[in-house]
Order: sequence, then C-alpha cells, then structure tokens
Amino acid sequence: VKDSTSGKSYLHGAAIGGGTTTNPNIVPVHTYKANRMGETPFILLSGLFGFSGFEVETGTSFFADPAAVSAHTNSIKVNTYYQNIHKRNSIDGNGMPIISTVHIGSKWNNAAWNGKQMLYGDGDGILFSSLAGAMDVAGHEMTHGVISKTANLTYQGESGAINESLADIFGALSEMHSHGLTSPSEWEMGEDIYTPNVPGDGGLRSMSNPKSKKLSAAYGLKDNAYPDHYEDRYLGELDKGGVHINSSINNKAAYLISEGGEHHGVKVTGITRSKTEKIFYRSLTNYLVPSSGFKEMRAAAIQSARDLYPDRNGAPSAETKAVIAAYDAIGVP
Ligand SMILES: O=C(O)[C@H](CCc1ccccc1)CC1(C(=O)N[C@@H](Cc2c[nH]c3ccccc23)C(=O)O)CCCC1
Ligand SMILES: [Zn+2]
Repeated sequence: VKDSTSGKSYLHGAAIGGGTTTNPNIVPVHTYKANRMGETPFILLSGLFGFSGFEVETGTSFFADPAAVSAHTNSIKVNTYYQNIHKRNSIDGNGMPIISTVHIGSKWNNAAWNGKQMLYGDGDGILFSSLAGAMDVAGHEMTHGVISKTANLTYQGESGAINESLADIFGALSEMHSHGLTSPSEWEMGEDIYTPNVPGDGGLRSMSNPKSKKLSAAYGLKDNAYPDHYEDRYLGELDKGGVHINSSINNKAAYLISEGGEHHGVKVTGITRSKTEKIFYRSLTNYLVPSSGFKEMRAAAIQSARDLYPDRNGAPSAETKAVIAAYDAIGVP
C-alpha cells in the first residue's frame, strides 16, 4: 500500500511462511497488525507467532540495510528468550510491538531505550561498529523496557546501578542462550561491536572481570577500572551517580552465582546460567521496587533463590548458598 504523504510503500497483510526473497521490496511477513498509515518510517518489529505483528518499511528496501536487519533479528531473538525462558510476552508482558530505529545521529557511538523504543547509532567505526549488530546490546536495551514495566528502578545512584546491572545481566544471558545451552559462557558486553579494529579486546564492560576495562575511556575519570566490590563503588556525580560504573559490582555477583569462583577471599560454587537467570528475573518481577539499591538487590536475590530452590530440612539449598556467598564476595551486607 503506498502512503500518499511519505511516498513510502508499506506491506500490510498476513502471509504464510517467510524465508528470504530476491525482491527486497517484497518482505515475507509472518504475522502483522495493520498499523496506522503514515507512521514514522521505521522498522516496527514484533516476534513471530501469536504476536501483534510488525510493519516493515519497504520503501528503502529493508534487506539492503544491514543495521535494520540486525536490529530486527536481534530483537526477535531477545523476545524469544523472554518468551521461552521467562514466559514473558514482549516488553510489557502483553505482546506490545517492539520498535527499533537504526542510524540514529551521525556515527553515534551509543544506543538507548528512550522509554518507548530502542535506538541504535552506527558507531564511528573506531570505538564501535553499528550498535545494532550486538545481540547483548539489544537485550540490554529491551531489558530497560522490561524494567520500566516491572520494578521501574529509578535511573540514578544505587537503584540506577541495579537497573544497569540487570540490563547487562539479561543482555548477556539472552545472548548466551541464543548460542545454545551448552555454549561457552561469555560475560562481556558488546564484544561484537566494540573497537572493531582491535581483535580480542572483548566488550566495553566485562562482567566476569570488571577491572579488565579502563574507566577513563568511558567517563573521563582517572585511569581506575570498573569496581568489583561495594567498598570501591563510585560516589561522584558523573553518569547519574555512576549507573554504568557501579553496575559492575552487581554484574560480578551474577557472574559468580552462575559460574562460581573465588573473589576477595570468598568462594562461590556456581549454579549455572539457567538457574541464575530465574533468580534475577524473579527478583526483578517479584521483589525489587524503584528505590531498590544493592542491599535490597541482595535480599531479593536470596529470597528468590529460596522461593525457587527451597531450603532442605532447615538448611539453605546450594542455589541459595551461592547467592549469599556471591553477595558476601562483592561486599554487599
Ligand atoms: O542503555 C544504556 O545504558 C546506554 C544508554 C546511553 C544513553 C543515555 C541517555 C541518552 C542517550 C544514550 C547505552 C549503552 C551503554 O552502556 N552506554 C554507556 C557506555 C558508552 C557507550 N558509548 C559511549 C561513548 C562515550 C562514553 C561512554 C559510552 C554510556 O552511555 O555511558 C548500553 C549498552 C551499550 C550502550
Ligand atoms: Zn543501560
């Protein structure tokens, strides 16, 4: 259907199957919901079956735009993760359309959730390649959406750091899930798009070893590294009170709970990714509130572990023990 004002053509209708097509203007659709005509031309996505649907702008041949295809594919993968693992139907749990817009700004070295949709910059080709190319970034941004519909953690200070950490945690876990249950764990953030000309330097943040990344590159602070212990938390005003800095403290706890390890003299026995993701999802949806900080995150994770993996004859389960040990290890009382 041609939109008279913008001149863009939109594809409305349901079609069976999909697969690729040689004609970039014919986009295989699986399901769709007729959207209002004349909407800002962007890739409005949703998942596959049983979804409200998506509308793909065909005017500028969707398939000719790798960033658009990546944004589309990654958001479907993240959505499938939330559906299959957490029984959550889209960002709001009620099948809301998932909207991504690519090519934001000019060589913008960032991405964002703006309260309604995901935005991706193309990167400058030095610090980042197109941020739409990273599934963990899509998972991070979509999780900001999920958080806004659940605990709605206030985006500053400690609650902002927990908000940021949960976005990294589900960004990483959804990407690892897409690589397969037995795939090797990879607790880096944005490794597919960070410094494209520097091989092997991982992502912009590391959840397994936060200190391996220099803070100065990001926040102009002296050359200290991301903290991995509560006593080293950043207390300044930059970055809304260090939401992308102190998130590394809770990221380390999630890593330890899943993979195990020894940290600041505390030993943690890992309980695997699949139990870790359930504990954090239950914390997010059952216990955390807008003002929740590190102390409340610890309590929520322990309670969630107890709910999911109950004490046996009065003794905490291995899962609960791992959570307690991990929060001891990062120095959160
Ligand atoms: O979602 C978020 O938390 C980040 C949103 C940043 C943003 C905030 C407000 C308006 C616009 C953009 C975006 C990401 C992020 O962590 N950005 C950090 C690190 C960063 C990315 N590009 C940068 C360039 C310079 C400095 C820092 C950065 C930040 O903006 O702090 C998440 C995953 C990767 C990009
Ligand atoms: Zn974020």
